[in-house]
Amino acid sequence: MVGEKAKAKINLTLDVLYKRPDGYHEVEMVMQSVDLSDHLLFDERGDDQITLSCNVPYVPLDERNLAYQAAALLKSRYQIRKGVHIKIDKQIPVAAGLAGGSSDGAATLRGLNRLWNLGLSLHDLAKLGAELGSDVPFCVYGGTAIAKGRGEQIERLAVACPLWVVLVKPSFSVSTADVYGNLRVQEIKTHPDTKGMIRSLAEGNPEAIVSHLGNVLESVTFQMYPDLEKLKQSMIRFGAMGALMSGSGPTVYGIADRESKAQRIYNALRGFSREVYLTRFL
Ligand SMILES: C[C@](O)(CO)[C@H](O)COP(=O)(O)OP(=O)(O)OC[C@H]1O[C@@H](n2ccc(N)nc2=O)[C@H](O)[C@@H]1O
Ligand SMILES: Nc1ncnc2c1ncn2[C@@H]1O[C@H](COP(=O)(O)OP(=O)(O)OP(=O)(O)O)[C@@H](O)[C@H]1O
Repeated sequence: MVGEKAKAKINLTLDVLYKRPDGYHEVEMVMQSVDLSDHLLFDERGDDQITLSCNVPYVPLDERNLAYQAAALLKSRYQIRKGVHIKIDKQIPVAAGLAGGSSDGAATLRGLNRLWNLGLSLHDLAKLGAELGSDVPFCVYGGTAIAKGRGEQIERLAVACPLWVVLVKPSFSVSTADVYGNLRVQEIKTHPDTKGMIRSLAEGNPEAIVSHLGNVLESVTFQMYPDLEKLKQSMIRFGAMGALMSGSGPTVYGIADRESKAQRIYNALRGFSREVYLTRFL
């Protein structure tokens, strides 16, 4: 039996440069793993089937699940005649903009690489992951990274910033395809300063990091769900140094430079939402 942690991610920046002929959007994003994880266990089976179980009832357990898809991809690409049972202990909120499914897919690539002794590098796994979804390659590595292309081209950043993050996942979910579908690239008013964010992370300067937070999908999702903008404002009112929507939403996060401050924001927001998480940069 092999176990893997699947970490959630937040977008510190998310910029869209243009819409591509293949329908995807060319992006430039700074991604950050946070200390909120699903746990996956991989157990050999007597037959060659892929089976799944999960503690959350509404997560699909068939080929729609990215963990299933990752296992099927490895099996067919490397002609593996073994089966596996994947047990997912889900802690990351679903359809939240935190790459929960993508991270489970990435953890499955890493876990089965070990269980089946495939000898693949993280680079090989990230390349395979790009076939599963735009966020999967980043999730294979984790940490802090710049993502380009449709999100699958990863440049890792060697930075370590001990910032605290309070996440609020509203009770509804958002479809990433709908948000990108409603985006009008020509109408984007301000683009995040990606290079400025990278510089700020390298300097380890919390004020500068917070001043460079930006996500061009915010205005699209905020237009669909106006309460999200109020949620972002309450983060600041309760003491966050800065706040942003992650990915296509609807999760909004606030940043604090000390645990005690993050704890105060967490306590204040728990009155408003059932799903509030106190976490930190990894
Ligand atoms: C919003 C983010 O989470 C930011 O990290 C990602 O860009 C989305 O990553 P993801 O969920 O892995 O996305 P995918 O499963 O590859 O794509 C879902 C849908 O989002 C849209 N999509 C996604 C990525 C991208 N660069 N441009 C797009 O237009 C496409 O309509 C696509 O069909
Ligand atoms: N392992 C998985 N965990 C959760 N959802 C999954 C998984 N595999 C597939 N899904 C499907 O994917 C949909 C999106 O869920 P997910 O949690 O991956 O969204 P997300 O955090 O917004 O992802 P991203 O940030 O990559 O766009 C769910 O509605 C679910 O049906």
